Amino acid sequence: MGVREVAVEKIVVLGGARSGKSRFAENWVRELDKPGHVVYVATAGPRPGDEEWAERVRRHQERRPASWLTRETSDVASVLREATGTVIVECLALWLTAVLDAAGAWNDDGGGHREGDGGDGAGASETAMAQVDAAIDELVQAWRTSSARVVAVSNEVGWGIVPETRAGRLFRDLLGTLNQRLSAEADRVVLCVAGRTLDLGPETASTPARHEPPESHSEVAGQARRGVPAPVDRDSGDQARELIDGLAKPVGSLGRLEEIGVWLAGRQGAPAPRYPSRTGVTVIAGDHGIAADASAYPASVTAAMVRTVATGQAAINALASEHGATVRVRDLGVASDLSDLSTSVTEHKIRSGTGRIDSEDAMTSDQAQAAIEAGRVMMREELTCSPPADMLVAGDLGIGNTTIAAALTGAILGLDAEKVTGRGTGVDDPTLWRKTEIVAAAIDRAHAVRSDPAALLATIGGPDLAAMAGFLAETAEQGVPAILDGVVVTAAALVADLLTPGASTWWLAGHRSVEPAHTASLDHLGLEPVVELHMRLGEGTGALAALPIVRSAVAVCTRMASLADLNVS
Ligand SMILES: O=C(O)c1ccc[n+]([C@@H]2O[C@H](COP(=O)([O-])O)[C@@H](O)[C@H]2O)c1
Ligand SMILES: Cc1cc2nc[nH]c2cc1C
Repeated sequence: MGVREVAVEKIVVLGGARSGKSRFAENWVRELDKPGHVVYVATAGPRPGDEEWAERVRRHQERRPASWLTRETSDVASVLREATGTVIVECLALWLTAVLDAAGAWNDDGGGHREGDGGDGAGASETAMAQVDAAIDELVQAWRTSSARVVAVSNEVGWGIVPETRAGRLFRDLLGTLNQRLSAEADRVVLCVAGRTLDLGPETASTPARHEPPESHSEVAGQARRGVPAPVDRDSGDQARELIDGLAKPVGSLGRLEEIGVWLAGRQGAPAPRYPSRTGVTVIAGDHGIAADASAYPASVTAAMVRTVATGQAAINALASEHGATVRVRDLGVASDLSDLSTSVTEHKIRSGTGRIDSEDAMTSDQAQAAIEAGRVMMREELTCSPPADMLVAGDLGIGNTTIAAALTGAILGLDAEKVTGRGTGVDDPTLWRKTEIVAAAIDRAHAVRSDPAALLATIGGPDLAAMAGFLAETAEQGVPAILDGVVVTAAALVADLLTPGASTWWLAGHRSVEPAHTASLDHLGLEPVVELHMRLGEGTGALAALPIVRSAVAVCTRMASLADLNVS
């Protein structure tokens, strides 16, 4: 990166108190060629009765152009998701303070402690810290996916002696980590000292991992993290936005179709989106040890449905033939012998079924690694066959797999079993209660490995989920857009985003399944589903249900007259 050849979209401005960081950020926006609509987000909020503070805020306001809109809010993530012009966030230290306040996470007598910070008491409550972690993740996600140009101002507070209080140490560590996470995905990072600025230059090999985990997770988290998503061509997205704004319609009137067009053009690296020439669906199948206790259907359906997909008679085949997609089915862990089918179905098989995730590991860690790698290989095969796929879909098939998806989602997002467990194929109440208990036990078993993708998959996943995660991580690393399906594939996407932090920028959420874990994971990834059809089938069907909408986005971007053609002013 370094000195920019491409437009700077995300900039982090760091500095101590009175270092000149706010002035630098504001001047930088003033000097932009096309700033668009500028929103200034004041994260501090009012302080009733504090005259000195009010005076300071007044001075800052006077400095800013009257056309800038000021929003006093700590919900920065929502602003970033909604904004399209330029946003200044002032500042992250005050934002973090508000988040810790709201969660009640300071807890200085015995609180605010995380493993590794040298504290000597019990931590702030797990729930409070989970709330803080979730708010930070949400902000980082919104930063990553925002289509606005964003300048984030933050304090560099890590240079003094170790703070005396636990609350001080907690704040220093959280802010330092947040600054790193945003900087890892920024186009430019500058440091302000005494009114001077220092460009911190490109990320280097010795720079910490892009998405450095919280310290308490770092021991396990490093092992399987390795990928970096391919860079998205932001210039193409900008050009597509300009093109769409100039079409014969009021600006913005095609709503989500416009956003999808911009998204696709950015991923295709072209000034206008083009129709996918082939959408390749890979349906990944496996059986699960808990199936008999947690599904409305017998495990034997998995193998029967693999055969149905292989002979082109499943729902996914119907949708694929309607919308010009191709379908392959792969057995990663079906508990039946399918070797009479084409070798391409079974060539990546890792094992037959899994252990019961409520009481034993689903598989070994070697098997988890092998399955992740198999998913990567299967994705690359979609690129080397003829014609190569330029849009990808992973589908799932496996009785019991919504229990696995719920457990993975709960473990990764820190949610209770009740919040993530749904009825899957349509279980009755007693089965739902039993299923919820299984998910709760699995989440507990996975607690220590929740940030380590391969260990997590070995503990409470399965070879099919692991292959889906590898497949999706590889789409981002190869720079090929993908459409996500329902709750199972999106749980695998959460794992893929751990394998390849930032991968979700390559994915479009096809639909919203009725399963509660699906909404939780989509929110976490910052993805808004294209359609909501109350579907809950899997196989990739929800992704293909969105394909005609994606094609509609391309159609309007490429077939319409422009406003200029109308000769109206
Ligand atoms: O994708 C979804 O959101 C989805 C929701 C509910 C069920 N499914 C499919 O149904 C099967 C799993 O359901 P269950 O009740 O056996 O866990 C599996 O084959 C999935 O593909 C899929
Ligand atoms: C019949 C059937 C088909 C499926 N396809 C995906 N999951 C499924 C579950 C069942 C039960």
